[in-house]
Amino acid sequence: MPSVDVMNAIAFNGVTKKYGDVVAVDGLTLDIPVGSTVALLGPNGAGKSTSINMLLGLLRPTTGDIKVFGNGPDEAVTRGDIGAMLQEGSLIPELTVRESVDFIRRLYPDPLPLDEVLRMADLTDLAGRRADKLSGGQTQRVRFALAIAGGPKLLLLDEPTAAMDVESRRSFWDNMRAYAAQGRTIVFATHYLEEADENSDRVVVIARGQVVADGTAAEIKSGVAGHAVSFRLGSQPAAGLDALPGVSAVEIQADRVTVRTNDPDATVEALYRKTTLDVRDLQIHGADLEDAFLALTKES
Ligand SMILES: Nc1ncnc2c1ncn2[C@@H]1O[C@H](COP(=O)(O)OP(=O)(O)OP(=O)(O)O)[C@@H](O)[C@H]1O
Repeated sequence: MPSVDVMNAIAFNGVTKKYGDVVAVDGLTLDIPVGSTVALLGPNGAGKSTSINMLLGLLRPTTGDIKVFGNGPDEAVTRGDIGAMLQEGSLIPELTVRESVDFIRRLYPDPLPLDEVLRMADLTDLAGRRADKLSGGQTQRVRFALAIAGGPKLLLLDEPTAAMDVESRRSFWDNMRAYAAQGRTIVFATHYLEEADENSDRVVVIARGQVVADGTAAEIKSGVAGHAVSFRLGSQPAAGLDALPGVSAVEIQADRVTVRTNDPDATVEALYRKTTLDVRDLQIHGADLEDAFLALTKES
């Protein structure tokens, strides 16, 4: 009889990873069913890369246990079950795109056809180009091609769009979704709330090595009460806004100030009555994913 883990592509069971005194991952328990696309969303240092590196067997948990399709990470890698696009990783400069992709796909037991990999990564027209003649965005496409070349059942992507412009990002996510559509499991780490919202069916928010929220983007948004009050102040200093009633955070972008508040009526009243600021173009918004993210990952 198969164990319960076989139903899951990934099972973290009480996983902790320490680097000396630093607790990078802190008692993580998380199941990811086969066929889902999951975003690991978290601020810098949350433990996303450490978790991905443990899934690949590159790092061992200090305590706890990880299963990938019911096996340990090393075995899953040996079986060709996992493909990965990590934050770092350079290409062999002398090889063409086609040679690089073909080299990697031959390491897997059941790879995708070479031309299909090139097509799925938008590389057909660049197949003959040497790796050292590629732009940053093109290099990222090759790295994606290398990750899918073996046709892995699980694809791990660690901030895959970090070096891409808007257009490249869009086509990258289209390609990722096409790959996922064939029943594969995708886990990607990102800081970008929009990417998590648009490209996953589940968002796991990680902060300080722990899961602080887990659900669809809509569920996470609805779980956070809160509003944003934004306005323009021109050249007036924004000091003291964090002392207004209800305010949890103050952000300033160009001349627009946004205060996060759980009591927008009290905040706005105090803004007009208790300060001498000349406030222009005031707007009040409901909580969005960014508000939820900030509320959930705030240092306590
Ligand atoms: N090799 C290491 N030695 C010591 N501390 C480390 C090491 N790698 C990571 N850390 C620490 O572990 C914590 C988690 O880091 P990790 O890279 O997993 O986070 P992350 O969520 O991927 O962050 P980012 O979004 O910045 O990539 C951080 O405090 C980091 O400084």
